Amino acid sequence: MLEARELTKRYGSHTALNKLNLCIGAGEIFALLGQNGAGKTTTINLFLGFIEPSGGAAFIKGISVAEHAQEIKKYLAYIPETVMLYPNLTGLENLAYFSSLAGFDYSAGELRRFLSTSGLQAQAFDQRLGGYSKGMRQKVGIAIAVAKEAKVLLLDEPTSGLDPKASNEFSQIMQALSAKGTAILMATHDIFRAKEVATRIGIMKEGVLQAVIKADDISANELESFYLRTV
Ligand SMILES: Nc1ncnc2c1ncn2[C@@H]1O[C@H](COP(=O)(O)OP(=O)(O)OP(=O)(O)O)[C@@H](O)[C@H]1O
Repeated sequence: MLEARELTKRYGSHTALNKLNLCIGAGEIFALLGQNGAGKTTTINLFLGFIEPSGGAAFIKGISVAEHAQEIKKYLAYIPETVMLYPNLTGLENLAYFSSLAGFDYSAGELRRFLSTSGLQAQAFDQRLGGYSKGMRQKVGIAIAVAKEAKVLLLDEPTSGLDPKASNEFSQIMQALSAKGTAILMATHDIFRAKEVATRIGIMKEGVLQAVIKADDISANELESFYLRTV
């Protein structure tokens, strides 16, 4: 579903991402760990087509991101660390607007269902997004991804700043999406959450993917020790 082949990004003489080879299949949740500046956001931005590769290529469903930037958009949803959207519109209105931009025409009942399956409390649906917490805004972002029927979900530091309950709800929602076949790539510093939610975990250092581990093969403590030895 998501594939990087020798994917490279250089800024001048600095190599932010060096020959990344990676495949993430339908229903997989891949968590990318690494210290600040390791190349995680660069990887996500290359899959999104926000930046051009200096070498190699990124593919979504076998389609080159660099060559077909417009076409791949219909398969993708991106949830940044802080979901911004329109603060003066309600959660429901934001969802209605962004799903209509993506070409979907849902009834109010369908839109409400997307918000509730994304974990947003019903009383918040008609409140302005400007008053939402970070976790609530993220849920609207997830609802938009679901409404768009995104096959691929890219998330940058999705649990940073979330309280433990919101973070736990986030894990459950990701697992429900993966069970429906969504391919998920998330960049995170949250080792515990990565172990809990991901099927595979990659550790990146100085632009190089150093190791890929199956989450079932390792405990959270072992993952933390391995991470600290690797970075
Ligand atoms: N536009 C840019 N111009 C120059 N260098 C850049 C640019 N964007 C990123 N870099 C560099 O590329 C490297 C990788 O950055 P990246 O943002 O991918 O790291 P990261 O793993 O996401 O870090 P963090 O955990 O802090 O978000 C860093 O050394 C960064 O300084």
